[in-house]
Amino acid sequence: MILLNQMSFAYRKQAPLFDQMDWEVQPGQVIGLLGKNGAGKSTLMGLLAGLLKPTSGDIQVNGYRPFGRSPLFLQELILLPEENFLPEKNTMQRYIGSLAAFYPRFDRAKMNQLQKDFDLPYDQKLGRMSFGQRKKFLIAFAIASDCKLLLLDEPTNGLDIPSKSLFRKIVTANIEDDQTVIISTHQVKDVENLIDRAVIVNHGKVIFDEEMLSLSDQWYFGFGSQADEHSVYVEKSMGGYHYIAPLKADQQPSQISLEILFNAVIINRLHTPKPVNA
Ligand SMILES: Nc1ncnc2c1ncn2[C@@H]1O[C@H](COP(=O)(O)OP(=O)(O)OP(=O)(O)O)[C@@H](O)[C@H]1O
Repeated sequence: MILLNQMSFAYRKQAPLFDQMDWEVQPGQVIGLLGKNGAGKSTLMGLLAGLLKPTSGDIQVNGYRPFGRSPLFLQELILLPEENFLPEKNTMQRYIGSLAAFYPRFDRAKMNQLQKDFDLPYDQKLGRMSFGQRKKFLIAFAIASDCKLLLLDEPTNGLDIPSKSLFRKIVTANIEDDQTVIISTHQVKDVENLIDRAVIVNHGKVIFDEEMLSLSDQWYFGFGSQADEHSVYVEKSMGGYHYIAPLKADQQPSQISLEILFNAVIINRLHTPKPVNA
């Protein structure tokens, strides 16, 4: 479980990036963490991983204060950073051999299978692999670690089209009820059918936090030559209008467009039922 209580954070000599932020995450969810460039998504991941220390307030992850960097905390957490800096001379198997020991639940059979699924060779020097291949290797490693918290920063960046859809299938198939996955991304289409919950951060706060099921029970995401007259948000696009309107009693729930949702939230047209930090 993740608990942020009035958490503030500022980089040295800079204005606060997070300002008294409250947030709670129960285990068992795949969360899409969205926000504009510079909103603080990677910083939040750094705070959750204990790489950064809150300026004030509190963070607890699975009962630990991340910045304490307790070994018991670290063995249940894996962070896949946006840029991967890997030991170029190591082979994949040597990398696995040296790091898997840190993760008590690491599943080598699963790792082998995921390498096959991702079309990666069994062994190769990391320095001879492409950016996308290294990313797939690290995603496979993160999943095989079986950690309670997986922090994936832009995981689909650099993945080819088949690998993106494989990524969705692999996450869905391998995540258990005691695990939490937080995916920070701008590639919203890549996670639309994967996440259970959409969280949007802006100006140091969580401005939107809603489960996808609850969203599709409340709102209809439509596209047509005309927007619904009750729309709360309308966006002109090629050939028509994207809109968000209250779901009518006789309507089937629609597919949620995270891009339209994000645009609506950022200009303050859509809120969580109980606005967080309001
Ligand atoms: N090490 C650092 N020192 C000082 N400022 C930093 C540092 N890292 C990030 N920042 C600043 O903090 C803010 C948030 O950065 P962060 O990388 O967390 O945003 P982000 O939401 O992940 O952005 P993006 O979507 O562009 O990846 C930015 O204004 C950035 O310039």
